[in-house]
Amino acid sequence: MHRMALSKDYHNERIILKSKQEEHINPVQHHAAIETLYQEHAKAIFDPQIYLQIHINYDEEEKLKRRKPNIADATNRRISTSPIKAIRKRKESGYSSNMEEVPIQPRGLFWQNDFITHEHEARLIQIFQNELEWPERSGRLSLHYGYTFDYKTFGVDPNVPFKEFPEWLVPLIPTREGRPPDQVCLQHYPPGAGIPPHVDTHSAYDQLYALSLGAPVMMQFARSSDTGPDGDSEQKEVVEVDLTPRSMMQMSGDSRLHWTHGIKKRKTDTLRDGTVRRRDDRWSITYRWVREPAVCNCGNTKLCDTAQQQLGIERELRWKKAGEGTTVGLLQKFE
Ligand SMILES: O=C(O)CCC(=O)C(=O)O
Ligand SMILES: [Fe+2]
Repeated sequence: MHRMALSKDYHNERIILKSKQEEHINPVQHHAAIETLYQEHAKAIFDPQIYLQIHINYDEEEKLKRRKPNIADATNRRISTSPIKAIRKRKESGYSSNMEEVPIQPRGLFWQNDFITHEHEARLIQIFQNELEWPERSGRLSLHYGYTFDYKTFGVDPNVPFKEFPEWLVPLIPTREGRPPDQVCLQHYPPGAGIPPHVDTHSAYDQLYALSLGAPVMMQFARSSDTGPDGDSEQKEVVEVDLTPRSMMQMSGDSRLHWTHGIKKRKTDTLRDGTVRRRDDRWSITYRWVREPAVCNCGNTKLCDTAQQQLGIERELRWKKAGEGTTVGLLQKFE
């Protein structure tokens, strides 16, 4: 299905991957194929320089081909332009990626304080408040960028073109994954709004990042375990994480797969030292990378849709299509 060729650029000591995309091919599969080939041969998937080289070449080759717009063009835009632009834009802004694992349960939470400056945050909030069109309703509000998810196939909807990331978003894209996210969601939480405890559906998404802006808020991570002698009494472990403004959080490993996360609907949060903090307007940007193939191997029959499917367990998936309701993409809720 793919015609790909590898050549070595001895001058730059880089491996260059050339790839041609056939029409009517799933963009994510195509991207995954490039990734696999690249991993096999270059073994440095997270080196942004090498990644850049590959995609610059890929881009140039694509430019030579003039085709009528189709899904492949949307894909090329996402594969070629965005990672280069995102890395360059972040570097130009004087930012770097410096995520460190937080030494708490749940494991797998990575964190960077001051992902952007106060001034940058203030400019973004201006844009959010004055230049964007938000849905008219109360509670948490969401705006979506990137691919649209097809809830029937649990994959990228090939009929909806990629919604370009706006200029203000580009320097805010995490560059650690070596490729841009497939889906980005900007959410506004007015004081009192929250998001129910959930896991972002395992089979649909892989990595997950969230940038917090505006007022801080407490997020609850929760895990329940069967601990009784007959495995029937359930114990719940809850860990509160303070989502401070300008911090970037990555949920990977246990925090992504084996704990739910949510934000309570309330007007105040009580801090560990007993201080009662009033809620105020908060915005978050959630970044999601599609999992390919759409199968998760974590085996958690309580939280994982793949594990449940394999067991023949029917779980109610309470989601709504992006923009239609108050949920934010494909989530599995637990209350
Ligand atoms: O608002 C946040 O920080 C996280 C939101 C969230 O959990 C999600 O979008 O799935
Ligand atoms: Fe989530």
